[in-house]
Amino acid sequence: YIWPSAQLDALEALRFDQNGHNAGPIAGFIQPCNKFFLGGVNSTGRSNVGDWLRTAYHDMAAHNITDGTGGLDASIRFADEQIRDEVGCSVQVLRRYLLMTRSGGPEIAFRGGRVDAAEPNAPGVPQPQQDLPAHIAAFARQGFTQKEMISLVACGHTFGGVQHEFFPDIVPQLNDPNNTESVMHFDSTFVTFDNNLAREYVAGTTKDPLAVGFNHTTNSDKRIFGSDGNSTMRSFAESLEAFHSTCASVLARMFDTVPRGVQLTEIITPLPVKPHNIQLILDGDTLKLSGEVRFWNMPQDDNRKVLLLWDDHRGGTHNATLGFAGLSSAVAGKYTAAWYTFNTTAEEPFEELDPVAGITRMRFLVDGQMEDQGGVGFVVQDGVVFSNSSCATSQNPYSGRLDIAVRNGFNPARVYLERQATDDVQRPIVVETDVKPSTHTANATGPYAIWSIDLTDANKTVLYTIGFELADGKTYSTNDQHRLLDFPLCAT
Ligand code: HEM
Repeated sequence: YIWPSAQLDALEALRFDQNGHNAGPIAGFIQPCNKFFLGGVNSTGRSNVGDWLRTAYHDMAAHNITDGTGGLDASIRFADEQIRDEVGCSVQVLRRYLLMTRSGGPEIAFRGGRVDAAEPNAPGVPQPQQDLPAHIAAFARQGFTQKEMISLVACGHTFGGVQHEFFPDIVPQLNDPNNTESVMHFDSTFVTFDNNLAREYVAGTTKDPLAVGFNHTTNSDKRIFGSDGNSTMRSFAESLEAFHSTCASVLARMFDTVPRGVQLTEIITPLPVKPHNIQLILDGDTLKLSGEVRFWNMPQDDNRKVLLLWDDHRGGTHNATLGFAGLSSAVAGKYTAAWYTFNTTAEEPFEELDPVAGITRMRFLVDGQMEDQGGVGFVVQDGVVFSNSSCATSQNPYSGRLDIAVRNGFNPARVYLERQATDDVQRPIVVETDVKPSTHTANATGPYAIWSIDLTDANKTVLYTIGFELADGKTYSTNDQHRLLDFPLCAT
């Protein structure tokens, strides 16, 4: 995709900015792969990675391919679904995408755009005591063939195992100080995305409690794996590559199984050059530009020269040398990215732009090579920006106004503040509050008019972004987040 896209930029960052500079919040939950944060400090035998994958499957398992209901929609967050043993244990965290590549697995194509359900789905999680025809029917309802069922179960059960606490009829109390959660693992490497489940199953050495458990009724893995004469399991045992590529494909389909009507995004791959956190703020008679740029698959090199070029509304071009800001990595260190900052020194943390000329697009020169998204450039909007004339009218209790600078001639149909919230069924929503042209006309600055909104103490710490709507009805959001508390007392 072409930068900027508010939705895809954010999803791309969540998926690919995993460790190091500007690391996102996800990887920390499942890293190292044996991390388990629901248990106590010394709890062993389980891991978040297994917990999460199983949760994703259970969330999806309600899907009905005929009527289009259910799917990966976070409906598993509702107590109703958890009570029905769709989870088996309490799940405190649900993320709708998983970074299993960290545990040695294949890279799974990632799409965004899932929509949180407003209510629980119909029950749909298969139980180990059900017979083979019931399992085939359940996977068919979810949209998977019998062969895909074998693959999905084998890919899922490469992680984790069965807990004594919830399945005492399958797993005895283990009394093992190295496995305090009493989990009988599906294979000998329960936090690694490998084909040992299949190898041990085919070799006859498996300890999978759903394959060789003493209770035949609950040996669902045995019935499922054997349902094609073991041919799928044999192919997995023979080739780690075949196992990984099959899992990448069926797991991607599992994650992409969504209720009818939900439109997923394109597959999101890392942008080779990606501006990050670009902010513009009007400060008196300068327009301050700050931000960073990430170069994917680029190691550190102290001799590299990175230049920011930007075009203005008058047809002029300007440039500034960027400073190295840090490295990040993703996919268990497979990829490295180098970050450069527009804020070259601590004393001079912004590029200062002439607000009349403004900015239209950026490009980057890396050791003489032009990076401009194939000629399109990196478009920056300076039509609606925060203004540093925002200020507090009182500091105890806090009240004041946020000023927004609207470029003359830009003529937005509507300007509003946006803040994130959740609705009464915990779905993330954006709350909009309209901003009007200011009566503080004294604040109007050169090429910009000031629009304002008064805020009270209760809202002083809320982080706001600006949204605006153009005459054609299209809406846009800015990156910059500001809160009233960040601004000084108003000059009297
Ligand atoms: C007929 C189908 C299936 C049956 C009957 C089944 C049954 C089970 C059972 C009884 C457990 C033990 C849960 C616990 O002790 O908390 C389990 C764990 C697990 N299952 Fe399945 N499963 C099936 C399919 C799948 C699929 C399709 C996936 C994912 C693709 C999956 C992923 C997992 C994972 C990752 C665990 C380990 C959870 C952990 O360690 O926290 N299962 N399964």
